[in-house]
Amino acid sequence: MIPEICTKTYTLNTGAKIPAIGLGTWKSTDEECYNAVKTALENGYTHIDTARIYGNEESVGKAINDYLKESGISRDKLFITTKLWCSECKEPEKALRESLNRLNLEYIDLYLTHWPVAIPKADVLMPINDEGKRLVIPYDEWNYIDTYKGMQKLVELGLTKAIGVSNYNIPKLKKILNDKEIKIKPVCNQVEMHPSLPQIELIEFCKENNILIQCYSPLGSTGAPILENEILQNISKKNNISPACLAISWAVARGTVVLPKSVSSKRIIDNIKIVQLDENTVKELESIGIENPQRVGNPPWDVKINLFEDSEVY
Ligand SMILES: NC(=O)C1=CN([C@@H]2O[C@H](COP(=O)(O)OP(=O)(O)OC[C@H]3O[C@@H](n4cnc5c(N)ncnc54)[C@H](OP(=O)(O)O)[C@@H]3O)[C@@H](O)[C@H]2O)C=CC1
Ligand SMILES: O=C1Nc2ccccc2C1=O
Repeated sequence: MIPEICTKTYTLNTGAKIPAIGLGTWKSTDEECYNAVKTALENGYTHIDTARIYGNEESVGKAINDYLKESGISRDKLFITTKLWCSECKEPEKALRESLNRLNLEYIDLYLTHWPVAIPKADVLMPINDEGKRLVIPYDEWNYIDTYKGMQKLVELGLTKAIGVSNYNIPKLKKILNDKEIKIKPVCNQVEMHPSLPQIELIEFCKENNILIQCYSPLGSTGAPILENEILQNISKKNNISPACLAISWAVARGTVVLPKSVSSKRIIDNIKIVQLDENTVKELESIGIENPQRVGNPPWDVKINLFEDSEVY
């Protein structure tokens, strides 16, 4: 199989198009991030994923603006996402205006609420108490539903084209979808997803409700541990493609957006090239996580992302 540059897009429930592959930017230094975003845009990517908490919005924005200037391409050809951090949950407009300032952009295409967790505002983004425990705002005082409600006006203000959620399970999505005060449905749910965490029920639920899934940590996050999996390695050898190409192609074959992160030019260029997988291969890779689901992300709170329950404890 010969991998080719992926030009696939999906249509969001707003009618806007989103490219199937986006560059992830978590855990890259300013310089790495600038070079990664610039390389990506020069090599076929039109979709970049960042977040307030990554601390790199300025370098992401500089790379985007330099690229737009040098290429003559117009802003509307790119799809840019950033995320509302949990300690800014009560003032999303201020938070987004600050993100736009750092990005040096007039609008973004997608603003996500990063985690279904509310954190008190403090001089740091992740405040802890004297015993070292992360602080959260009690559920009854403020929760993810209040946060999402507040984000709706950002679309009306033209600061973002769309809003969505991240790290939501089915019960949390149901609460958002059933709330009478919520008029703007999330366009997507960005969650950890890879062959070791295929999240089949969540995919089904989101499909039924026209919410697009975006896969984060598609290679298993730092060090790409998913690529060591024996089944994945065997299938990639059989098809003469790299394990990373297989994992990324798998995500696209399942109808999800995928956000591989890399700061290596060669990998960035490789990661946007995919192959078409048949249904059997998709299922064979799903079997890895059906038998032994593994969550690789290590959030500083207990996220029951794939359980059929809502909970005041995250
Ligand atoms: N909404 C949320 O809560 C979250 C969102 N995200 C988003 O998703 C993105 C991707 O997830 P992330 O956790 O960063 O991890 P990924 O699964 O994308 O893996 C990144 C790791 O894989 C390596 N890698 C990249 N390409 C290849 C390749 N072709 N072959 C071998 N190794 C490779 C990278 O190294 P190198 O850079 O050296 O190439 C890095 O160590 C994030 O960057 C972020 O944008 C991530 C986590 C949570
Ligand atoms: O984007 C993120 N990557 C993470 C990895 C571990 C814990 C939290 C996060 C993020 O919010």
